[in-house]
Amino acid sequence: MESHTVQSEQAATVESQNASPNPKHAQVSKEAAEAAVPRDEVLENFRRMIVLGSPYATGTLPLPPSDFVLFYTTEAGETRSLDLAQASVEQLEQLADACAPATFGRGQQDVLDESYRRAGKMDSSQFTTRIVPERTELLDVVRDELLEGEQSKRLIICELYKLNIYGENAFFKAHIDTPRGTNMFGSLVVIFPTQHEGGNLIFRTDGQEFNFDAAAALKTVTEPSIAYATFFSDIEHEVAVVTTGKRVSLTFNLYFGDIEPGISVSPPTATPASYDAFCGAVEAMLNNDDVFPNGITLAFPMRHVYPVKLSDNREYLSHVHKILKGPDAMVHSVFETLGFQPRVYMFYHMRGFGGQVKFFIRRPLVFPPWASQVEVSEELVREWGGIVVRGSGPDEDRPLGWPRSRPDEEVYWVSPPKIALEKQTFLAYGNQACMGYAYRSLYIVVRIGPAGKRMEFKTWV
Ligand SMILES: O=C(O)CCC(=O)C(=O)O
Ligand SMILES: [Fe+2]
Repeated sequence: MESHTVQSEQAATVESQNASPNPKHAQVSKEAAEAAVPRDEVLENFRRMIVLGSPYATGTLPLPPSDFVLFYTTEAGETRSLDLAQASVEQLEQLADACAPATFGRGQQDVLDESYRRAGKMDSSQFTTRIVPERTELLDVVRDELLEGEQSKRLIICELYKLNIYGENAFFKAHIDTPRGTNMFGSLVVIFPTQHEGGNLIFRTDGQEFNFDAAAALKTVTEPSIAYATFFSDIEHEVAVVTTGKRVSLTFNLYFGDIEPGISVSPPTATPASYDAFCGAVEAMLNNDDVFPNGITLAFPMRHVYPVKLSDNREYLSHVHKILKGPDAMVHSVFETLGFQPRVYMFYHMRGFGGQVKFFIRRPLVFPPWASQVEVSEELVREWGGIVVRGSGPDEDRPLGWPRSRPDEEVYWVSPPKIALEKQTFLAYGNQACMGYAYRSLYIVVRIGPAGKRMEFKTWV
């Protein structure tokens, strides 16, 4: 078998595919040309409907006085306590002294780099708090404001992770939270009302920024309260510089508790409004014989990234449909409800040995440690249930070992494929290295049959 260089799941060049500039595709594009106007309209319509709901929720919440009491042990084995609703400067100094400098994950390694993260941290084994999100309204916030539709009724496991303390000039630059399991979907941060200024939590999605000034929010409340932020862990966030005082926070990891094999989960659905609109648009497309008269394979780049276990395993992506978030859940759910077979795939664009090939598969290509190349063939891709995508290159522009055994499939990107996660440098930074799990950019692919026989094509064969 020939080996080739794989350009990972990158896809920037794939955009040109829809334009089909190659004259060899002329005969293929004849019907495409006929249906060109409605097709573009349909895809544009879909694009407009697949919007990111708010991937974070923030606010303040009053809690009983005892919930502000923190017990912790020092390195010398001494046990101390303080009331974080009225902590003195000295008490906060002592707490900071009992913390270790916070490291963070760069790739699969934990590093200390104070130009990226300057804060103190304490592991959950070293302190106790009475705050149990399941016993407060915090979990309702996660359910009602972060999750949508059916998802909000699912079993959620909330795991206390760390205590962080930020003194003057401390911060944590832009990062995403490292997945600690294939079922982890979110993070919850609780900020105590200790005297401090700055340390805003800043979220960025889709080029938009949201700035949560927890310190200011806490000053507006009369009862002892905490500030909170809950968000999908793959959303970029940072803690801005603390200008005065000490900011103390707790972090929790949020998992779906029901994705283990054997537990049946109703597929996630989205908010009725966006769901109904998108469902209506898909139905209109199916009922219009002039749109995609010969059927179509649609690829939806997902708006979120998802945790996978780093192994070459046939079950590699089988959990993902159970942890889809927001708009991704909506796309999957609408097609599934209508009787189609949406499937989650990875996408590869491989170049090398005289050509290039693009394909979807449901398991990762594993690079042998001794080479930057990987062995894969068309046969293997098909055996794994993959889809070889019609490329932008001519027929001859095909890598060795990739004879065309059957026609490649024309795939339409509903929106441009995402730039590979691995290429976005800030995303290489997690809040702590975690061996074995990583986020991946993934795609929902669905095959739609020709007019009159829309349900005929199965995505998974
Ligand atoms: O302390 C905070 O507000 C959040 C810190 C954070 O983002 C993290 O620990 O991953
Ligand atoms: Fe974080």
